Amino acid sequence: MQDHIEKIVQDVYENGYAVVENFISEDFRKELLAEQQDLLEHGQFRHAGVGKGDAFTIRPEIRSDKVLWMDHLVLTPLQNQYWNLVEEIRVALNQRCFLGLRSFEAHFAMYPPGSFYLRHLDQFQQVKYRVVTVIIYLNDSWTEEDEGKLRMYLPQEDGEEKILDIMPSGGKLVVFLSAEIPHEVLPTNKQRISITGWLRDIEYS
Ligand SMILES: O=C(O)CCC(=O)C(=O)O
Ligand SMILES: [Fe+2]
Repeated sequence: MQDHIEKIVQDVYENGYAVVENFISEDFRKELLAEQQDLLEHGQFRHAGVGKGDAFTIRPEIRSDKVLWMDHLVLTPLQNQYWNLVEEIRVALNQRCFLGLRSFEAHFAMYPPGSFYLRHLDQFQQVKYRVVTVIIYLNDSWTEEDEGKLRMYLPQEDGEEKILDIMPSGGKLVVFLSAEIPHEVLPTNKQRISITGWLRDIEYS
């Protein structure tokens, strides 16, 4: 794990993002997936929206995933185990990159077949406190035909953008600067499952 954390902070420091295959063990991934599927079957998921507070709206033309927010005060043992891993990333990023990260928020996400999330930034007017995006994919298997890639638009020094497409393969962790890397979820052909979270520069309220 220490090697993974070291690579993440190094890559975020140098490039603004990091991708780590097999960040979690297969056993742990399967347990997290089973827990999420159980919550899904019990109708706990809601259509995701855009905007915060009064500006919150459900906009299926922009994003069509379903989400279930986790409550940091009542995490299940498995969720807690994942948060502890993210805590290691938070501490290391603060030491190395001085990002002043103070808390974490996260939701399970499920993209049904045909769903997507158009290009956006995770930090915007209402959520300036989101500094680093942390995503873990929980899918059992993923192939090119399943589509549903995460497309990142990496800003280049010459003002151009470089496109980087990432398959949401199970166990893979993606970390990036929320205010700097526009990204989208391309339409998926298969149910696509993940935990998406944000390290924030505010305390829990
Ligand atoms: O699941 C992904 O690959 C990205 C999700 C995303 O961009 C978001 O929830 O803000
Ligand atoms: Fe996003």
